[in-house]
Amino acid sequence: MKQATVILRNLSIGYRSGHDVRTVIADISARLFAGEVTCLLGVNGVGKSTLLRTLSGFQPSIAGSVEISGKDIKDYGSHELAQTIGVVLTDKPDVSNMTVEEIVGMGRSPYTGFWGRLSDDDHRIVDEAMDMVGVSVLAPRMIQTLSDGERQKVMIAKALAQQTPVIFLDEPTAFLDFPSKVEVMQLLHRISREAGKTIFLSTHDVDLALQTADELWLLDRDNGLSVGTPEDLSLNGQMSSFFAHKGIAFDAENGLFRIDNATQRDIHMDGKHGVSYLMVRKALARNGIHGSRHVESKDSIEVMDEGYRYHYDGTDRQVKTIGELLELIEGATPYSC
Ligand SMILES: Nc1ncnc2c1ncn2[C@@H]1O[C@H](COP(=O)(O)OP(=O)(O)OP(=O)(O)O)[C@@H](O)[C@H]1O
Repeated sequence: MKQATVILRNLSIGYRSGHDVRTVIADISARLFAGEVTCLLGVNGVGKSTLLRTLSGFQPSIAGSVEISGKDIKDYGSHELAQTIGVVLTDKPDVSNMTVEEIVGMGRSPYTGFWGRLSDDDHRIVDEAMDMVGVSVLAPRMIQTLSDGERQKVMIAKALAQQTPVIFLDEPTAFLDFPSKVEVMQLLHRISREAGKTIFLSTHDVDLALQTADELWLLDRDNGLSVGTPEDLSLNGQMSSFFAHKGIAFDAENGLFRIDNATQRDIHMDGKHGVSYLMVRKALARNGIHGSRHVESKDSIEVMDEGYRYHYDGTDRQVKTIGELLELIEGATPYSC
């Protein structure tokens, strides 16, 4: 049975300035679960950071309630909240001249006394956190000398050292190269499973979220919040309508997005089924051509065991690569169908 650790009830979030209230998102209800990674998706400015800040207790809600580990967030003292929620922000930490080990050690501050002196136990927890994230070798380095990816991992280690049941992260994969994005997402997934933590993060890396998240929260100005597994949201069409945008198509079959180039003409294809056939179709689509077994055209492509045959104007030309095939097609005058 899944255990809900964070519960939003009719929550409205936004900003107050004097008597003015600017509601960013109104009346959302949802839950986050222990041992799961939930990804928050939405366009720029929809309110992802505002939601994360509200759930972290950094800013008050406009209406409704947030319950964390069975208690309303308003009833937490700052110390107790720091022992319950770890927050990882994208901004560079405004500290320098501190070593990685010292930064991760700051994660222990909700537990240390006034002087913040770490006990042997605290040091062990810091070492374990660095080890889990794979940054132990960076321990003596100064924080300002790290790359973006290294620093991001260190901030995750700090949140782990904080030993909270809940971790919120605002765009943890921003500014990272693709392998580092994958590494960070896999790391968060592993931590959620191994340590039973509730992990909630905002991201613009949709494909990664689709492949890693246990649940997605799709935040939309018009329709509010939609929640579900990536697969359920794909099947019920919410994913497609959420990302409905000219030039982007959501392929429910493989659960991935593709760029939907408008096609100017058709080419009939036949021959072998399989990866080569699909790759030819993909290359044609990139060039504005719709290739299919189900269309009629005066020129045609046959996918063979080795290579491709292009039939055009009564002649057959055989080539080995898709690049050569595209050159042949480009050299031929396109027929109107
Ligand atoms: N301090 C503030 N006072 C008033 N409005 C704010 C404040 N901070 C943000 N906003 C507004 O609230 C809305 C939501 O902003 P938020 O930063 O939460 O969006 P986001 O989904 O995180 O965007 P992005 O993907 O660009 O990071 C935006 O219209 C923004 O201009």
